[in-house]
Amino acid sequence: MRFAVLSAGSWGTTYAAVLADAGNDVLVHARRPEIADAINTRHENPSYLPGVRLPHTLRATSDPAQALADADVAVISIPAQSLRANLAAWAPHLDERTAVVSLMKGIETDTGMRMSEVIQETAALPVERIAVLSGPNLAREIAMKNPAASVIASSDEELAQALQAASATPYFRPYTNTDVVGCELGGAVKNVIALATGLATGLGLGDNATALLMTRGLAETARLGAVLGADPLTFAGLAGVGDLVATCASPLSRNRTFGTHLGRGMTVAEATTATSQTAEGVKSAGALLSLARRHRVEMPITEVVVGVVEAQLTASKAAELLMSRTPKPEMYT
Ligand SMILES: NC(=O)C1=CN([C@@H]2O[C@H](COP(=O)(O)OP(=O)(O)OC[C@H]3O[C@@H](n4cnc5c(N)ncnc54)[C@H](O)[C@@H]3O)[C@@H](O)[C@H]2O)C=CC1
Ligand SMILES: O=C(CO)COP(=O)(O)O
Repeated sequence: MRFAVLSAGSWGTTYAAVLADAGNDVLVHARRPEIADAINTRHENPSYLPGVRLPHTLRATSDPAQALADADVAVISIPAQSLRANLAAWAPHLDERTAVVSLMKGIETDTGMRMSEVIQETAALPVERIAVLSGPNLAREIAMKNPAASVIASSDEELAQALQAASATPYFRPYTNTDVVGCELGGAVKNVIALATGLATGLGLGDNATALLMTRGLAETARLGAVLGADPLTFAGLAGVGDLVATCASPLSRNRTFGTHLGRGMTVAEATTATSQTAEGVKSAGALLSLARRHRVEMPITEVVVGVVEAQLTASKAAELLMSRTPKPEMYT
């Protein structure tokens, strides 16, 4: 299959390499011509994956129209808040048969929309031509060809299966799912929970606190998912608990790292400078909280993370607030 991957950040480049290793014709769009040049000539992306050898068959261009020409599939991997404006510019170059796959794990702040919803609206695509890929996929590990699995979700099972076949390699094992809502929510909320586990790590609160945040974080993800129509079993899968574990436990996670910086006393501006790559949870947390409030769902961890990233709470006050909540049954809606 012919894939266009937009753009050449950590995850876009990595998934493009997976697709190239799986035998596809892949053209990556890099905003900066020097990155396209480095991928084409030196087979590396020094800005996002320094030291990683990329497949020789992987090609790049700084022209999005060239990347999209004749593409069977357009894969989008840019910061969630920039999707609408970029896709509006790219949409005229999408062929009417081209499928669109979102790799993004965020929620649009102004609208509370998931990435597949923004794609559907902005590019006026039928939902059957949209898929999302989500799972425990720390880019650098996959770029080094360490084994990983993921989930490709689409309401069109045939599309999900075609993408599964096209992106399977000896080190990358995609599963299919029809629960687009659950897969996207799992990916977006785990970033917020990773910020929380980072805060706890920065405060030196220990592994029990991390396990507490991950488990209760999954509970609040599932509560929101239930009202938005997700299948609760999705949260027991790779795009749910799988991604939560990888992101909340790994020092490679930008969200966890961002939270750790805050927990150690940096301001949000300082943590943003220190974390050069995208930490989606910082902007998506508020959108998720608004979504939860609109549906009368309690998300206490998300709520304190929003307080910290909006500089209304210190990290230690956030921990204190969570531990002093009124007693609850473990399962509540
Ligand atoms: N890095 C990872 O391990 C994984 C990341 N993701 C998700 O993939 C998405 C992209 O993340 P990464 O590739 O990691 O980010 P990154 O920060 O490594 O790369 C971002 C890419 O988007 C481009 N970009 C930045 N601002 C832009 C704008 N305003 N307009 C157009 N392009 C812009 C950059 O040039 C770069 O190519 C995020 O939603 C993230 O949550 C999902 C799974 C794994
Ligand atoms: O989504 C990821 C792993 O699955 C990457 O997480 P970070 O964006 O926090 O690095």
